[in-house]
Amino acid sequence: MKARLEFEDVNLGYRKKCILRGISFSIYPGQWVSLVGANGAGKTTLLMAAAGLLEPQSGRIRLKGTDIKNYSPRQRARHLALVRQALEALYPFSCQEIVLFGRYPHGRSERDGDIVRKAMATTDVLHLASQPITAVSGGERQRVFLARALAQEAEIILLDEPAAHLDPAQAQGLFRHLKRLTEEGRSVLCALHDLNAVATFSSRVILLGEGRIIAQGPPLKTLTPENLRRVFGVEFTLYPLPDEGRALIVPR
Ligand SMILES: Nc1ncnc2c1ncn2[C@@H]1O[C@H](COP(=O)(O)OP(=O)(O)OP(=O)(O)O)[C@@H](O)[C@H]1O
Repeated sequence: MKARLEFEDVNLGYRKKCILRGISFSIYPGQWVSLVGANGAGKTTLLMAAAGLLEPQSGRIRLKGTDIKNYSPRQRARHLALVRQALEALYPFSCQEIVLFGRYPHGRSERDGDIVRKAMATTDVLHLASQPITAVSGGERQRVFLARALAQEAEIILLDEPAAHLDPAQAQGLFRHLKRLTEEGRSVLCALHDLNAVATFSSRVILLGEGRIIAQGPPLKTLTPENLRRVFGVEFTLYPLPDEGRALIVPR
């Protein structure tokens, strides 16, 4: 199977400052890859590079086998959808208009109305359709931007702390939906602080620390107490949940 997104020995940073060194990993169809690391570890920086919005200082990033810098923004947006962390809403577009913007990379189509409604139903914001985005709660706004990413129908969905403003039920609903999308063949790259969600939903985990990838692999092999201590500087206890094939991860 061919990788959808590949980082090959990539250095990332801002001006001359290097934030992440020697980053190499691949994402395949159907995979959910979680980015885990302390505040400031470089998760957002890596996501911005994966979205083609931050050029690497060195190394190569390939989207479906082609260097990502060879794609126009519109071409990129047909393959990649990005849900950013700080979702300021400056202009009072209606929530439905915001979601419709997700269709822009594809040009206009008769299917747009249906796709937008389905995406809004999925993230439970249909009732906000005509509400200005500037007049909804933080969690509702996050769900509108998630619906926009779903309406984009990209094969790769990049998310930066997508559940940060969501209540536990909404967060669980979102994770389950993303998991279903990966089961249908899409790929997810997601920065996530909720280690239990990481252990439950990811196929692979990339642990960032000390300006590089400290470990990567299946969740339970990667989220070890030793690795977590190295990344976060505190002790963690893992309580195995054998029936569910995962563990409860609790900082001491
Ligand atoms: N535009 C920028 N210019 C210069 N430095 C930046 C810029 N954006 C981020 N940084 C720096 O890069 C480092 C990594 O930031 P980044 O936002 O990628 O971390 P993060 O892992 O996403 O953190 P968090 O968990 O807090 O969201 C930080 O030290 C930050 O100060």
